[in-house]
Amino acid sequence: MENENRVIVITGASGAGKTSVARYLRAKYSVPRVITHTTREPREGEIDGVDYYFETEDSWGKNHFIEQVNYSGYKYGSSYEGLERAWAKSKRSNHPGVISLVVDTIGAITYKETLKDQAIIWFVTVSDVAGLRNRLIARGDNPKRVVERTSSNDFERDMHLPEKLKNRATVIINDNWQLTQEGADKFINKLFYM
Ligand SMILES: Nc1ncnc2c1ncn2[C@@H]1O[C@H](COP(=O)(O)OP(=O)(O)OP(=O)(O)O)[C@@H](O)[C@H]1O
Ligand SMILES: Nc1nc2c(ncn2[C@@H]2O[C@H](COP(=O)(O)O)[C@@H](O)[C@H]2O)c(=O)[nH]1
Repeated sequence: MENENRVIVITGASGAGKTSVARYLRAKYSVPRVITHTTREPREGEIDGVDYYFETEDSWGKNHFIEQVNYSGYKYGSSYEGLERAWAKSKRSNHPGVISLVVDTIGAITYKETLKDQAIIWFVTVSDVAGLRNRLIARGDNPKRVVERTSSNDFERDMHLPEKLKNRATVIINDNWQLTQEGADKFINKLFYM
């Protein structure tokens, strides 16, 4: 990876709005997102190769992972292949050299430690967990699974900015989508134009 390249690592709890922020960056600033891999089943409307690379236990090992975690009983990981594809898209965009990646906080710490200053960390959170649960149910997630997931240790861990990311992460409190977009605009403008 060339030194001027940057990865915006968007992290936080499930349902906090990480993917929404990544989609916003792609739509408004043509920042491509790294597609990561998982062994979980696709949710309704999710497409292989767009939302995730959906893997089986057998196909999982064919990828070359930079990092991988177990989350809520499934494997998730970001691969060198996925990053290369995002870099290739980035080269054709208005702002070459900037890509985004959505991971849990364990993945974000790995990126911080591996890529050093090339990793720009955005921690997305909300003030109200009940509201977050409602968002997940409105997204179409199974209500029983939403309760299980938002009661899990993984979720509880990702609701708080980890010690290792303090002084390094930009915190986005995604209670209001309009304000979140304005915050993202501010950080992106700093990155692109200053
Ligand atoms: N500020 C907001 N106000 C209302 N709804 C929101 C807001 N931000 C995101 N949402 C909605 O909340 C749901 C969860 O958001 P999103 O999928 O971006 O979260 P996530 O952190 O990527 O979750 P996961 O890690 O589980 O994939 C989506 O349906 C999204 O449209
Ligand atoms: N460390 C990594 N975490 C990842 C990766 N891809 C996704 N995720 C995170 O997993 C949870 C659950 O995602 P969901 O889509 O099933 O709700 C969430 O926090 C994702 O950000 C990855 O490659 N590495």
